[in-house]
Amino acid sequence: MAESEAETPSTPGEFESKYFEFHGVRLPPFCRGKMEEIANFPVRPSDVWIVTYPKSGTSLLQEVVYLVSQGADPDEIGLMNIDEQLPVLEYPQPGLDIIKELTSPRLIKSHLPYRFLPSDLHSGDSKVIYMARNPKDLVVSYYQFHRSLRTMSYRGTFQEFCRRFMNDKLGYGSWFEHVQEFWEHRMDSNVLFLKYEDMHRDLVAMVEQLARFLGVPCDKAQLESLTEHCRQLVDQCCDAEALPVGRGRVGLWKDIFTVSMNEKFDLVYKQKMGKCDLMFDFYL
Ligand SMILES: Nc1ncnc2c1ncn2[C@@H]1O[C@H](COP(=O)(O)O)[C@@H](OP(=O)(O)O)[C@H]1O
Ligand SMILES: CCc1ccc(OS(=O)(=O)O)cc1
Repeated sequence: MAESEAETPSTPGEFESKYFEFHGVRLPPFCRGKMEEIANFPVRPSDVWIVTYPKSGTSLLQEVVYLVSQGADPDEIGLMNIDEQLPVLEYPQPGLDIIKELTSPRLIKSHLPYRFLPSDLHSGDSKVIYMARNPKDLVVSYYQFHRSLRTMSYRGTFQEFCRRFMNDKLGYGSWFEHVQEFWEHRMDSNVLFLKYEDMHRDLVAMVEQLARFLGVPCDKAQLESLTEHCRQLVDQCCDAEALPVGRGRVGLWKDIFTVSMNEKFDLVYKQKMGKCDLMFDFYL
């Protein structure tokens, strides 16, 4: 994670001032001044882009994509810090100039909404894998992230954070718009739309989809072996003995949301997603 500012406790006003608005979308400070360069960023046909709204299981997806595309050993992947291997387009480090020079095939990550991504991606010049996560687990995860982030040192309650989420007032803008915009592009030949919960529900189908999308030939035995390796990656997080509750599991929001918060959330969800046929598993 990019840590470009000094530690400052965040009152609501201070928290607001950390973001800036770009075409009506609230973006983190490290995106400032580079959105035009990002729009013009040269994309290669061999690139694979991983795009998510934050806290959608990006690191896990990276690991799985890395394993499927490179055939790497899951134990090795578990040992290396995959976040250090894959650059994030908009982060200050390593920065656009370095990413431009990376050797092919590049794996690049971004949390930016579809319309702010390099325009070459809109013309189908390279593969884009998007993953969405159910927003109730996501907002809990994003809250915990803000509480632990030195640059944000967020001090508000979960209730207040959840309200910001419902009002589209968090970094990277509206989750509702982010997922719906990608959902509209799910049939584009260069886009694969995945859901986090499917990694837990039907990993073999997801690995098969990924292998096909990435052009990795695999027979039934290879698919089984790949899936087994990917399962190890999924389990590495969710079954970590050191953690009090299984992180990353589907449905953890139920322990955090109050009944009234859940009712309010469902109303907002219906208002903002009502016309969209994208469905999520909120429990498994
Ligand atoms: N193998 C894995 N490695 C890292 N994160 C994983 C993971 N499996 C599940 N996750 C979950 O993915 C979420 C983080 O998403 P991102 O990588 O986009 O920041 C976390 O959710 P929780 O905070 O609900 O536990 C984390 O637990
Ligand atoms: C709060 C702003 C922010 C910063 C960085 C993020 O990315 S990641 O989740 O660490 O990959 C997301 C949000």
